Amino acid sequence: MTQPILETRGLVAGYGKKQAIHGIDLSLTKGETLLVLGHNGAGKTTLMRAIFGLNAPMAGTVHYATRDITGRNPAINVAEGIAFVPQGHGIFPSLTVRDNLELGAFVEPSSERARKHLEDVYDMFPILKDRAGQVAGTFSGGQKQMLAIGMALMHGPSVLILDEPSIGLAPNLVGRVMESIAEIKARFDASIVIVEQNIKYSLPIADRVMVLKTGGVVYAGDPEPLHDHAKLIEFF
Ligand SMILES: Nc1ncnc2c1ncn2[C@@H]1O[C@H](COP(=O)(O)OP(=O)(O)OP(=O)(O)O)[C@@H](O)[C@H]1O
Repeated sequence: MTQPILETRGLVAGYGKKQAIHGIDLSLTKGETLLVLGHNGAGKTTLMRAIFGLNAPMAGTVHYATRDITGRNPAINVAEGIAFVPQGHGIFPSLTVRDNLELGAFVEPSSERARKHLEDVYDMFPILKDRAGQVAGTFSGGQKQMLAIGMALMHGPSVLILDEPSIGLAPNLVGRVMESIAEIKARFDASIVIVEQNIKYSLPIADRVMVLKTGGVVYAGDPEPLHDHAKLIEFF
């Protein structure tokens, strides 16, 4: 079996003494898009934050490739190829689009690597190139989401974690953002974890799905069974 690029075993995390996730096993294979579904409060964000090192796990482990990265500083995770796009973008609204993207690179923006990634991001989201000098705070919700994803790609991540990229977007933009995510795998050779509540738009781009309910896993497997409405109701 292929070694997972990202794996959690028995991961427990929460706030104060309260557990929000109760021993989660997650596995992401290289080149895969894993969709994490669940209602508000199911523990999706807590799981992603615990993987990325923003919430210290109470128990369990996180492995990236073969290395134990449990509770590791997020800055080191970014430097070593894990990118996290939080809910609500995390962009710098008073800076221009180009400045935001260059900050995402974490390295000298004029380096060859950063320039190559900038070109790739511009190819994928031409609007960011067209509006490179515009202040990011003036962007629409969909454009801000594209910029946030673009920033995360500037470091050439191996694993990209996206927390509810469709939140607050008009349906036509949700489709566009999902198409972009599907394209990232091919262009950037990244493995992707996407947290979503928008099942209709996210299911088609998923290779595998995990459904969380009150901090535990109620389904892990192929997306196909979830196209059945009755199955979905069972899990939600
Ligand atoms: N900062 C916090 N302090 C205390 N409890 C929190 C905090 N953030 C989340 N929780 C609680 O932890 C549980 C899991 O929340 P979490 O945000 O991980 O769920 P979620 O599935 O990501 O929901 P959403 O889709 O609304 O983001 C919930 O009971 C929530 O109330």
